[in-house]
Amino acid sequence: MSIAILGAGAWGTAVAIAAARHPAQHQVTLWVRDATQAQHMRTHRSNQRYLDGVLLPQNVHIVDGALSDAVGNADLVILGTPVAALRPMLTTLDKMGLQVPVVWLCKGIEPAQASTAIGLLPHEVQRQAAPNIVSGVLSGPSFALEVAQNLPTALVAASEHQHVQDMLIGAFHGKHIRVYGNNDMIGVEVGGAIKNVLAIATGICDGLQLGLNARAALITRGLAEMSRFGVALGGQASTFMGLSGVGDLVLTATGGLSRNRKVGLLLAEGHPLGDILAKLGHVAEGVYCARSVEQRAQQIGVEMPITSAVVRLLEGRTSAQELVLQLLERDPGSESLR
Ligand SMILES: NC(=O)c1ccc[n+]([C@@H]2O[C@H](COP(=O)([O-])OP(=O)(O)OC[C@H]3O[C@@H](n4cnc5c(N)ncnc54)[C@H](O)[C@@H]3O)[C@@H](O)[C@H]2O)c1
Ligand SMILES: O=P(O)(O)OC[C@H](O)CO
Repeated sequence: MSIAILGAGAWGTAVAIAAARHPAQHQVTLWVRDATQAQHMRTHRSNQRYLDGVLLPQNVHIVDGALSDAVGNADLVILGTPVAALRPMLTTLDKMGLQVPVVWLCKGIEPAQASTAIGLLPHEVQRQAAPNIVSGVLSGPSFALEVAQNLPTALVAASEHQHVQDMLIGAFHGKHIRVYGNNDMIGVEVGGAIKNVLAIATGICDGLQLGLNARAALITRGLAEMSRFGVALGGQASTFMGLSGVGDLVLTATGGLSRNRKVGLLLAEGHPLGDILAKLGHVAEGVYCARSVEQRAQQIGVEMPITSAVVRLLEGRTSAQELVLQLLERDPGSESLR
């Protein structure tokens, strides 16, 4: 298979490495936005900026410049950029009349645009911006560094089209990576977005040293919150019990490699959000989608107390300590998901 991956951040690069190492020896083109970074990657066969020390296989072809040069011969196009770049990338690909499937890796919700008024899930952005494109999403618990290091990982390939699921399985399923198919794009995308917000919350909880009981409670109630929201949007309840739901939530909320968790830990230490983001060096999608999630939840009448608390903290309307009190002082309620 010939696979074009557009965007060479940590995850786009790791996914390119995984595709290139696959026994089927796919031809992989990795599009790098920055020409200087692209030149460095060609010369040193490594992405010093994001995955320093991991070598790029020889069958990863690095390109910069026009997107059309990268996708020209591809059987499958994978978007490795953050949510913020999804709409412009899809619009460009649609205008090119692209005939092959496009799959995204981003986990978040697009902030409300002038034209939408409400934050959209990635597949909703695609329907608006690139209605002719056949699409899918690759998600699940997966730190880029571990995938690049060939450590065992399980992913979810979600699409309404069986042949897109099959292409993703053919591209990545192998000795190191298991890929499970799923037709619930809503559920998979909701899980990927909400777990980032919940990982910020868990980072705050751990940063304040509230203990393991509190962390378990937060993750469990966060999962209930994710499920309520996702089911109300049309996702399947079972998806939230799977890899892109509870799986990715547990990884991101507890794993030391998570950028979203790190944001929460540093907020708990009292660092200003601007300083944290300036030093992070990577995107932490939970910071950018928390408000959109809250707005959308309010619109559909779903209560999301943990998300709302994170939004108040990110917007400087509460402190980490007050946030904990606000959550603990809520009225008692039933444990059922609804
Ligand atoms: N890093 C991980 O372990 C991981 C794993 C799974 C999913 N994801 C998701 O993948 C997405 C990308 O994450 P990442 O870790 O690679 O981020 P990153 O911060 O490491 O890199 C982001 C890359 O996107 C590029 N970019 C930003 N805006 C762009 C634009 N408008 N056009 C083209 N390129 C643009 C940046 O130059 C950078 O190379 C996020 O949505 C993230 O949640 C990340
Ligand atoms: O580092 P994070 O918090 O963006 O999480 C990375 C991946 O999404 C984990 O699956």
